[in-house]
Amino acid sequence: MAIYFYKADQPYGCFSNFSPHPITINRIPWQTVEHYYQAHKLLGTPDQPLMEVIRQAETPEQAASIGRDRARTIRVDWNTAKQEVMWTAVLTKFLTHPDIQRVLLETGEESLIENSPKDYYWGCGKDGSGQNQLGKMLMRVRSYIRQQAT
Ligand SMILES: Nc1c(N[C@@H]2O[C@H](COP(=O)(O)O)[C@@H](O)[C@H]2O)[nH]c(=O)[nH]c1=O
Repeated sequence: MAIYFYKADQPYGCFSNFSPHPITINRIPWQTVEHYYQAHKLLGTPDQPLMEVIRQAETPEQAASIGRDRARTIRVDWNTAKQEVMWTAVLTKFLTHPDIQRVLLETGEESLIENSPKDYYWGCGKDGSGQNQLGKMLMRVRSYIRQQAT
């Protein structure tokens, strides 16, 4: 049975990028994957100083709202860079927190699906036709961690 997740306070909420699991990358701490992901839209742009504002946003919702603000010009390579940014953040999250790493490994070979009604790239979208890139990435993280352990 496929496992659906979306909001951090719902079942399998630890798979959400909004879940309260801090990560440290290049010695810089981030409160959630979402803070890291949204801030990296601005890397190398004139708005780069706003990365720190996003990093310090009180909630992932606030971080996302700054990162999604269309008044900002995000980096031109974002469409290709976002996969690597997300991979670094999500892998670090599950290597850092053994409790949720266990939850991920215990999903076995089940499909993981981000049940976002709005997001047809990271999620499956309202009608299920989306790409589910976050679910696929979590399955790759699951395989990667298993391989590392052997
Ligand atoms: N979990 C979750 C969301 N989903 C997350 O939104 C991010 C995509 O953002 P963007 O590239 O700006 O469209 C990505 O991390 C995806 O997993 N969105 C929400 O508004 N609330 C939520 O609880």
